[in-house]
Amino acid sequence: MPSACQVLDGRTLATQVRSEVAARVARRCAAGASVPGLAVVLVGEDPASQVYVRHKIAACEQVGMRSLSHRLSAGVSETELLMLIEQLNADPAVHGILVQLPLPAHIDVRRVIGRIAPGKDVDGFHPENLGRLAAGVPGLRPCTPKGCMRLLASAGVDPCGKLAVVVGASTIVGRPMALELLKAEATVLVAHKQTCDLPQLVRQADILVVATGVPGLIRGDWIKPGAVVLDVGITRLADGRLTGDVQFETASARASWITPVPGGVGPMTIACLLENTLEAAEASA
Ligand SMILES: NC(=O)C1=CN([C@@H]2O[C@H](COP(=O)(O)OP(=O)(O)OC[C@H]3O[C@@H](n4cnc5c(N)ncnc54)[C@H](OP(=O)(O)O)[C@@H]3O)[C@@H](O)[C@H]2O)C=CC1
Ligand SMILES: Nc1nc(=O)c2c([nH]1)NC[C@@H]1CN(c3ccc(C(=O)N[C@@H](CCC(=O)O)C(=O)O)cc3)C=[N+]21
Ligand SMILES: [Mg+2]
Repeated sequence: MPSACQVLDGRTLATQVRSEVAARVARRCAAGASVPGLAVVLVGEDPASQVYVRHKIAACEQVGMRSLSHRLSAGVSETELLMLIEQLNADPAVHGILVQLPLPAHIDVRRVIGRIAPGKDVDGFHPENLGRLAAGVPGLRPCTPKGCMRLLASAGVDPCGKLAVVVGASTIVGRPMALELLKAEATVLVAHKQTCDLPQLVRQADILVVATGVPGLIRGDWIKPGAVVLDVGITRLADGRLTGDVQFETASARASWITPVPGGVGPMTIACLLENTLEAAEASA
């Protein structure tokens, strides 16, 4: 890797964000306010989801917040899940609600997300919060795009006037990422499976964000020299290692900044979840 390319270290930045959150939580509690509480709902036994949920719970405890985990069997009915959401909506000790995705196929994800009180939707997936982001007004923001914007700021990269390409258009990452970049006055292109000539699009990007779940999709020789590359994708290989959507070695020969996998965007997602939970608590009382 030439000295021109710098690794954007998500672990270090996430540690900073978490210590800021911990200090704010301590101040809030010392002033007599309630301990911020995050309810994490996990349906089924998916091992990867179980690992993520454990990470989130540990992260909460580390910053002095309370976490309540609700584990439901894979066969739980949608009605039962909606009843749990209503119960958490009504619980004043719960400031944030996170329903781990994906959900089993018999459950309508949009109905479940739509039932979460928007003020407790710390994932920022509720249509009201996505609408606020689209309108550029304050609200709870999806954690991964928020973490990506923090990573850009930490590298001193201002998206204003730059050409940003977002590869992937999911409701949880790609779309809200495009909206964040648009709010920051980038010119934004969004690619997905039907996009013709992905390499040609990627070659123009000053800022490239990739969230497809296709390991190694983006070749290093597609990267514009000096581009800033954020790799959201995480795939576990057969040997247990994690890998991103960007071919890191060759991409880092051309990029000015690049996030590694692991240790890039992922830790920032969790840090922003904690920050959103604190913001939800502060807004509630
Ligand atoms: N680091 C983190 O904190 C997080 C990481 N992730 C990871 O990010 C990745 C994406 O997650 P998520 O957004 O939920 O995934 P989804 O499967 O919901 O969305 C993937 C998106 O990528 C597009 N896509 C898939 N294949 C291609 C291709 N060959 N060319 C162009 N576009 C393509 C899809 O297009 P179409 O719309 O046409 O189907 C879709 O828009 C996964 O690896 C996931 O594990 C996710 C969340 C947080
Ligand atoms: N309602 C909901 N909200 C989510 O935010 C959500 C979700 N469902 N479902 C799954 C995806 C995925 N996701 C990750 C978060 C952190 C890391 C993370 O911390 N990754 C570490 C590595 C972790 C490891 O070693 O396994 C890293 O990249 O360095 C990864 C992935 C959140 N998601
Ligand atoms: Mg999809």
